[in-house]
Amino acid sequence: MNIRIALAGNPNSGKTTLFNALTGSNQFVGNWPGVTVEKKEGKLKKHNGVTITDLPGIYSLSPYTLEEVVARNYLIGERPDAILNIVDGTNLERNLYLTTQLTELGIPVVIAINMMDVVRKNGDKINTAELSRELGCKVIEISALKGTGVMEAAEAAIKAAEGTKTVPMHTFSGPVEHALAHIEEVAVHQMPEEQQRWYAIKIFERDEKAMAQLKLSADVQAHIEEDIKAAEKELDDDAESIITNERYVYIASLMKGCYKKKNAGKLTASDKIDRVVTNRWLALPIFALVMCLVYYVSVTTVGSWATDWTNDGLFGDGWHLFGIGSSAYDDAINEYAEENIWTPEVVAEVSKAADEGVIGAQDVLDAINDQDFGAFDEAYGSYGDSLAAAGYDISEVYDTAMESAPDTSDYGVWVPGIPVLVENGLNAIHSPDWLNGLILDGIVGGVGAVLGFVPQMLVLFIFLAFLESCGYMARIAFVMDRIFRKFGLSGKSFIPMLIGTGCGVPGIMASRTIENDRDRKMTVMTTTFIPCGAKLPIIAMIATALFHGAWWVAPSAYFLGAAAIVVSGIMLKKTKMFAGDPAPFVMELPAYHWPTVGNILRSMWERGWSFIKKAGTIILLSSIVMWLGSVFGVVDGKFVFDLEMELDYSLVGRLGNAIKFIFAPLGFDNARAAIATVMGLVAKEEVVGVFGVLDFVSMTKLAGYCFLIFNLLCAPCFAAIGAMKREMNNAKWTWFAIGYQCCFAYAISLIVYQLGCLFTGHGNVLGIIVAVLLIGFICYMLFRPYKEAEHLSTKAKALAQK
Ligand SMILES: Nc1nc2c(ncn2[C@@H]2O[C@H](COP(=O)(O)OP(=O)(O)OP(=O)(O)O)[C@@H](O)[C@H]2O)c(=O)[nH]1
Ligand SMILES: [Mg+2]
Repeated sequence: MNIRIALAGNPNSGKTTLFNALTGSNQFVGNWPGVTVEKKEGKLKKHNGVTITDLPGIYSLSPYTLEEVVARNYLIGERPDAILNIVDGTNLERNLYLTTQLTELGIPVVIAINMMDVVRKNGDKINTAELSRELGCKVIEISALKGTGVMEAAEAAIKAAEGTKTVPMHTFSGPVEHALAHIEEVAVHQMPEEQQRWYAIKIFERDEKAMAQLKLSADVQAHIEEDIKAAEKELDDDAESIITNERYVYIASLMKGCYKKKNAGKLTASDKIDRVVTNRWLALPIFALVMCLVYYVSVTTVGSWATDWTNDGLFGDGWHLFGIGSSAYDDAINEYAEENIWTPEVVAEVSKAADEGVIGAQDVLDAINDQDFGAFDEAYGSYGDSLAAAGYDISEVYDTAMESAPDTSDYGVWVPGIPVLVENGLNAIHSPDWLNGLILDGIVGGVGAVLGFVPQMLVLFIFLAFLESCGYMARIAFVMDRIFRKFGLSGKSFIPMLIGTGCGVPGIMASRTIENDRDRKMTVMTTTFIPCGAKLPIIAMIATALFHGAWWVAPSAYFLGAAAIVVSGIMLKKTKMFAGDPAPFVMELPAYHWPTVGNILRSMWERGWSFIKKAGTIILLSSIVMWLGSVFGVVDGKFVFDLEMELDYSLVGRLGNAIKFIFAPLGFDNARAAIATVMGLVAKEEVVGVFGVLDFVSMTKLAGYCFLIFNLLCAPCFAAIGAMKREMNNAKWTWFAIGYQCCFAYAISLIVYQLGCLFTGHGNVLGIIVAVLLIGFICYMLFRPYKEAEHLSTKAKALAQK
């Protein structure tokens, strides 16, 4: 037995939620139309040989966009054994439009009325028995989210698949039926009987795809055209509208008999919330506030506590079990440092270095002034070398003092971190030095640096899952559409960007819902400007290492990405390649839903897990390559292996030094940053992985921020580039997109760095000239008129005058 059941229904009716419930999968669910853009297959739980297919949502069987074509082609081309039609019970009337079409396909149909939990809560009543009788197929009430009735629905579909085909109960008006009968006879009588009616209706509507598929002879076509014309004349409308209207009239009559609304005409809670969050003036500030909060919490507060623990504890020296003893130890070590490390001489040295502007000296001094040994130790770790190089070497005092410093294990149960455990293990088996280096510095260092940021990502993903599934993100697309439209852009371009906040690959794929080819290409090109989950570690690293975890760094990265999309959109739209009216954007606002905790956690885990998997594969591999590159090198013309290799001699360092000139105008002309940027193409997390392996580098705040800007905006990782290539389906366009992204990133970083230098008094004349020229060029691109749009509006005027 092998039964194929397809889930078909309007966008956002809950197909994927049901699919996940039935198959135990973890497909992405979001509260806006157009989440699923590909068909997905799964096996029905507890049943052998039953395959369930989740399809993109469709409003009708006349598709406009790519993902709708996927659904139609599956239903018509592959003819599943049964269709489980998911109908949104809170939106019955519109959803039934598709139902009337599905029942005509000659495939067994079972209707699952979803969101019954909401329907019941609203106090509305659906008469399923009557509906079932009228439509000629079984109707079952379910709640995919709560899991009620889902198995019954699947079992009903299985039973229907084994039984007879659904016969459409609806008949069109006399003239249409007359024409249909003729068409069936002359054009489709060779088809299986159950399919004839659907094809006849499609031919009547003059559906090009169906006509092309049937390859009708000119003779037959002329005959059919006569029939259609006769019906059109009699009903005084064009054929397609006749069919549409009659369907709606039929559905209205169905609704009268089957549906009772309790609070007709009253404002629902959703409407009330929307009055505020989509308000003309408040919408954007509210969105900005929400995103600030999301990034602030995930990068700066909760996220950074969790990340500190993973970075310093789990992938660091270790931690006190349950935190017991931590504060006693802190007091003891601070007191000890006060007496033994921060001696008046050391403080004087560091102060002098800080006055002289030695990189990092101020950070070390701040930690001393705060009497915070933890911060001091970290700052010293990062900048000790930079201080020593400038002639302020405090390592002797530090090293001697640390020999008899208080021991963490005296203050509580000390759990050693993974590197410590691994090191002990390696020492116990007397492993050779090179293996120690490979495992500790290469693998644990590189992979650990990336894994350390997973908690932060998880916190971000919880927020995203909530915003997506409650319905707020759909509002943002709606609000953005209002603004974008002024610039000739479509709000639909914004949905991929919202999804891209999790990962760029599904974000790019989400562009399929845009029907206009030019707009779709433009969206594919710009979606990855938004910082994805993998860029979060870069943001967090720069924010903590260079800005003391300032609250604004992370939100600024997000808004920078959003601004890059808007600016690029406007600039590109004014070129010949992308000119033209924006794709229409008609999206009904989905009702707000309280997502279940389980769903949010599942979505968080699904996304988080893919990062952990990446850490175990791509990141692991590239960490090993990076380590090899850093221990092999060329010294005095000879190829050597040395665990203590100086970076400048190593292969990585030499490569970095060879290409760093490219980044000099952006402020980060050092080998590590250059290498990190290149490795970012493999996976964006690798940027922090490289610093994990090669140790953090001293950069000024300005250079660090420009490094961040460049890495956020330049070409995405290979996975996302692959997705771009698939969606563009054209190598030339893909290269153009990559080129554009890199040039744009370069220009923006250069402008910020050069102007930043000007304001801090280190300006360089050539750099400033280039920056000003670039600004001029961007402004010109932004403010020059839309050629095509003007042309169109004159046409519109001419029409109006007529
Ligand atoms: N209250 C309630 N919400 C539901 C139910 N089923 C689904 N939802 C919510 O409805 C929204 C849409 O669910 P999806 O499963 O993504 O819908 P879909 O039909 O796959 O949508 P597309 O892929 O865009 O066509 C999500 O926010 C779900 O949590 C239900 O039975 N009750
Ligand atoms: Mg879906």
